[in-house]
Amino acid sequence: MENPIYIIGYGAVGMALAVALKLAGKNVIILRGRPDNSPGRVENIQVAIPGKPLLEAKIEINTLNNFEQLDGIIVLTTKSYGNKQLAQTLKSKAGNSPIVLLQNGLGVEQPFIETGFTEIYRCVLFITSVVIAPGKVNYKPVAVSPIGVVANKSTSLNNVIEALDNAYLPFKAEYEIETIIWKKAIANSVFNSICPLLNIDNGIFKRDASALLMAKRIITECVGVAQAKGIMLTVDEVTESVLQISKLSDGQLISTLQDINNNRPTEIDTLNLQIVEIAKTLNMEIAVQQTLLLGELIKLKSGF
Ligand SMILES: NC(=O)C1=CN([C@@H]2O[C@H](COP(=O)(O)OP(=O)(O)OC[C@H]3O[C@@H](n4cnc5c(N)ncnc54)[C@H](OP(=O)(O)O)[C@@H]3O)[C@@H](O)[C@H]2O)C=CC1
Ligand SMILES: CC(C)(CO)C(=O)C(=O)O
Repeated sequence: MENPIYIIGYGAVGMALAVALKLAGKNVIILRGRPDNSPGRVENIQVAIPGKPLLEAKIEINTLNNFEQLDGIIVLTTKSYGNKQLAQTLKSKAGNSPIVLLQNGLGVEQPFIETGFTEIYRCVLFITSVVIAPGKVNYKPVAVSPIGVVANKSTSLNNVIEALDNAYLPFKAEYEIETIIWKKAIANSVFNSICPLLNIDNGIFKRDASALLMAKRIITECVGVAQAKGIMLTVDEVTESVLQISKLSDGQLISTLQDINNNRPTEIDTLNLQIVEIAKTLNMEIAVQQTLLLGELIKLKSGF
C-alpha cells in the first residue's frame, strides 16, 4: 500500500479533504490537531455538496501521540494559531516528509521554517466547508486550489499535486503562490473582521454599498503593504475578489464569527494583525490604522 497522506485537523476542511482523497483511492489518516490520547478509530464521514449525491467514506481518526514517525505527505488543516505548538510536536515525527499548509493567512509557515522543515508547501484554498453535525460537513468547491513551494529540498511540487489532486477538491501547481496568498489574506482580513463586528453573513459586501466602501478602505491599506513587499496586486482586483467571494458565500458566516460565537480563539493574528506586523517592518505602521483597529476590535470581541 502507498504511504499514507496524514491530514492534521479533524475540522471542516480536514473532513472534506479526507473523504475526497479516500474516494480517489488514497490511503488517508486524520490526526487530531490538538493533543489527545484517545485510541485510533474508524469513522464514517459524510460530505454534503449542494445538488450532488452525498459523499461518504470510512476514515481512520487517530492522534499524533499514537505515531512516532509519519512517513508520507502531511497536510495541515488546523487553525493557524496552533502552528507554533504543532511545528514542535511534528519536528521529531516528520523526518523529511513534505508538509502542505492549507490554512488562511500570512506567515503561517514561519513556525515550520524556524523549526527546520525543509519541504514546505502552501495552498490557497478556494472552497467553503462547514461542520454541520459530528462527522458531517456541508462543502462547496469554488475553484481549483493552487499549491506552491515555500521551501523545498527534494520532492517536487508536481509529486505533491499528483498525490493530493482529486475530483472533489482539485489542486494545481502554482509558481507565483505568494501573490495569491496575499490576495486571499487581504480578502480574509476584510471578511474575518468586518462581518463578525457587524454580526452579519459574507453576502454583506455585494448587498450594501457602504459595507463595500469600508472593505475598500481596508483593501487599500493592505494592498499598499503588499506593493511595498513587491507583491503586484491592485485595489481593484482584490475588491473584485471580495465581491466574488461575497456572492459565492452569501448567507454563510465567516469562520471568525463562528469562532467568536463558539467562544474559540480566532485567526485574526495571522490576518489583519500580521499585515500590521509586516507594515511595521517597512515603517508603514501609520498606513494601516484601520486594519489594526478592526483587528484589535476582533481581539476584544473574541476575548482571546
Ligand atoms: N472552512 C473553510 O471553508 C475554509 C477554511 N480555510 C482555512 O482552513 C483552516 C481550517 O479551517 P476549518 O477546517 O474550517 O476549521 P475548523 O475549526 O472546522 O477545524 C480546525 C481544526 O483545527 C484544530 N485545532 C483547533 N485548535 C487547535 C490548536 N490550538 N492546535 C492544533 N489544532 C487545533 C481542531 O482539530 P482537532 O479537532 O483535530 O483537534 C479543529 O478541528 C483554517 O486556517 C481556515 O482559515 C480556508 C478556506 C476555506
Ligand atoms: C472567505 C472564505 C469563506 C472563502 O472560502 C474563507 O476563506 C473562509 O471560510 O475562511
